[in-house]
Amino acid sequence: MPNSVLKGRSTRKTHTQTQTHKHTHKHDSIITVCPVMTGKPLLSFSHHSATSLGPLSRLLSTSTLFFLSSLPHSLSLSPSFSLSLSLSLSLCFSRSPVSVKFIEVDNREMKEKNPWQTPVTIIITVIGVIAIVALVTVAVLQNKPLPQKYKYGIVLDAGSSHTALYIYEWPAEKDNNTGRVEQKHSCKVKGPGISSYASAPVKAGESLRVCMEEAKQWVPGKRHHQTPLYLGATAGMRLLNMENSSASDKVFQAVEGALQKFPFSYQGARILSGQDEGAFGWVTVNYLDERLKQGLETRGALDLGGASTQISFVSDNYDGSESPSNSVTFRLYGNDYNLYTHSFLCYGKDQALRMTQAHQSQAGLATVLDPCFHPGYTATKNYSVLYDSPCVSDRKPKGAPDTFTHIGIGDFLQCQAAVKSVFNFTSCKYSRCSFNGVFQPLLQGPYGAFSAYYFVMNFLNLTDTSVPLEDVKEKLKRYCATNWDQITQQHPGVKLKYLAEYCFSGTYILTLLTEGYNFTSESYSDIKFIEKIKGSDAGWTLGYMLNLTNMIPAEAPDTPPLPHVGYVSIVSVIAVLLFILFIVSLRPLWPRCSKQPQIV
Ligand SMILES: Nc1nc2c(ncn2[C@@H]2O[C@H](COP(=O)(O)OP(=O)(O)O)[C@@H](O)[C@H]2O)c(=O)[nH]1
Repeated sequence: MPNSVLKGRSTRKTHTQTQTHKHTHKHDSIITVCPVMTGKPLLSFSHHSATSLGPLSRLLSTSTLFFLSSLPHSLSLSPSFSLSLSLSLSLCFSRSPVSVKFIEVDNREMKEKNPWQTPVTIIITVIGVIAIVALVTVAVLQNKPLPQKYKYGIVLDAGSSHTALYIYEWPAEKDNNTGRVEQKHSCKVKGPGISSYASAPVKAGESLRVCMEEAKQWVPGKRHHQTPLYLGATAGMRLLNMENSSASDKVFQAVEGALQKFPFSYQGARILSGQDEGAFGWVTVNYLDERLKQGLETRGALDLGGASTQISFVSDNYDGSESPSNSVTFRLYGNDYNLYTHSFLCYGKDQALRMTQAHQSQAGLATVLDPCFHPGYTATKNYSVLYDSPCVSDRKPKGAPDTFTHIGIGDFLQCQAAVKSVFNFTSCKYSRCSFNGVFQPLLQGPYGAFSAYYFVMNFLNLTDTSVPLEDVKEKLKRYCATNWDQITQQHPGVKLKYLAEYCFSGTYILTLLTEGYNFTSESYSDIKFIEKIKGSDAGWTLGYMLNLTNMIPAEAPDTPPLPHVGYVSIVSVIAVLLFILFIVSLRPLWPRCSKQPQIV
C-alpha cells in the first residue's frame, strides 16, 4: 500500500494519543502516516497551520522520526517514546501550541518497496551516529584539563629593616610560558634585617628558621627537592658591604649554611644591585597586571624601602643613549622595552630620616627640636646610633654629647624644608635631572607606588590620589600638628616606632615625589598606592624569580586559538550539523508521504 493519509479516525489498527504543549488548543490536526520499512509503525505529523512548526523544528522532528523508525527491531523504541522524542525536539523550536494525534499503522507491504528497509542503510546510519559520538567523545577527552599540578619557587627578600619569605606557585605544565605565577604564601621573619647581624652573623641564619619551616609545610613534600630557593639582599646589605665587606661575607656564609639545611633546591644568596631591584620591581608590577603579556602600556614602579628607593618607568623620551647606566632593556612576550631605572641609596625612608635628623643635629647640641615629630613627643637618643650609617657617618658633629633629647614640634612646612635639605638640586650635567645630578627623563604613564609608599599613605588615609595635592598637604599639616598623646590614644595597636615617624614619612614621600621626581599636581594623580596586585605583593621578588627561572619568554608563546570549552562546543555543534546533513542527504531514500494531507 502506498503512503497513506487518513482522514478522520483510522479504521485500521489505530492508536490515538494527544500530546500538548503548555497552552494546548484544540485544533484539528493533520496526521500524516508514512509506511514503515522495518515492520514497525512509522510516524509523522503536521499541524493544521504550516506556520505552527518552523522549518527547523519540522526538519528535526522528521529526521528524528526517521532515525528512530529505521532502528532495527531489537533497538526499536516504543511508538509513544519515539513520538515524544521527536516532538520534544520540534517543540523546542516551535513557539506555537501544538496538538498531535498519534496513529500507528502496520504497513508491512511497504517493506519490500522502501529502500530504508535495507540493512545497508541501517548500518550506514548506525555507523554515522557512532562516528559522531566518537568524534565528540575524543574531542572532549583529548582536551579535558588534567588534574592541576603545581610547581613552586621561594624567594627571601633580605631587606634593610626585615626579611620576608615569599612562596610562589604556578601550574606545572605551563612553567615556560602561559601559566600565571601567583604568591601562595608570605612569611615575615621576626627581628631586624640580616645586615643588623654583622656582629653576630650566626643569628642571621637562625632568624630565618621559623619561616623556612613554614615553607616546608606550604610546599608539598614531593616538590621540595625541585623547588628553587633564592635569597636576594638589598640596600641594607649594600651599605654593610660598603662599610665592612668581611662582615657582610660572614653574614652571607651564615645565611647560606642555614638555608642549605632545608630540602629545597638552594640557588644561592646575593646582593642585588639597585638597578636590578628597580627593574625587577617594574617586571613584577607589569607581570601581575598582565600588561607584559598583552603588550599594553606599562606602569612605572616606585619602590620605597628602608635604605634605598627606586624609580623605574618606560618613557618615549628615553632610548638609553643619555645616561646609559640608567637603562635596562628587555624583550618580553615579543615586545622590546627600554626601561629607565634608578636606585637612590640612602633615600629609603629610614636612611632619609637619619639624613634629615643629621641635618637638624649638626650643631651637636643636647636638645634637638624636630618639626617632623608631633608636639609633645620627647625621647632620649644616642648620637652614635643616629650617625651609625654610611649615609651620615661622615657628618657626625665633633664634640657632641653621647645623647640628645629629641623633641617634636609638629610643623609640616618646617619639616618639608628640613627634608628638602637632603636633596641636592644644584648640579645636573644632563638634559634634565631628578636630584643629586641623576638623569631622569620626562615622567610618563601610570605609576604603582609600593612598600613604604603604601604603608605610610595607607595609614595616613592618603592613598586617594584624585584628591588635589594641596588638600593632601593640608591634611598632613593637620596630622603633624596633632599632639603626640592624642596620636597614641587614637592608634593604640600601632607600633610606637612607626607611629612616631608617620609625620616625617608622609612629608618625605610628598617631597620625594614632587620635588625629587618632579610629579606635578596633575601627574600626582597618575600614581596608585598599591600593596598587592591580584593577591601577590608588589616588590622585586617575583620579577627576580621569573627572570632566574626564565619564566617570561622573549617571544609571545603560541596559544590555542580557542579555549577548551569553545573548542568542544564547536566540535559538538559541527557533529550535530553533520548528522542532520547526513539525514537530509538520504532524502532520496525517504519514504514519500502523501502530498495532500487531509483533516483528521
Ligand atoms: N608603617 C609600616 N612600616 C613598615 C611596615 N613594614 C615595613 N615598614 C617600614 O617600611 C620601610 C620599608 O620596608 P621594606 O619595604 O620592608 O624595606 P626594606 O626592609 O628596606 O626591604 C622600612 O622603613 C620599614 O621599617 C609596616 O607594616 N608598617
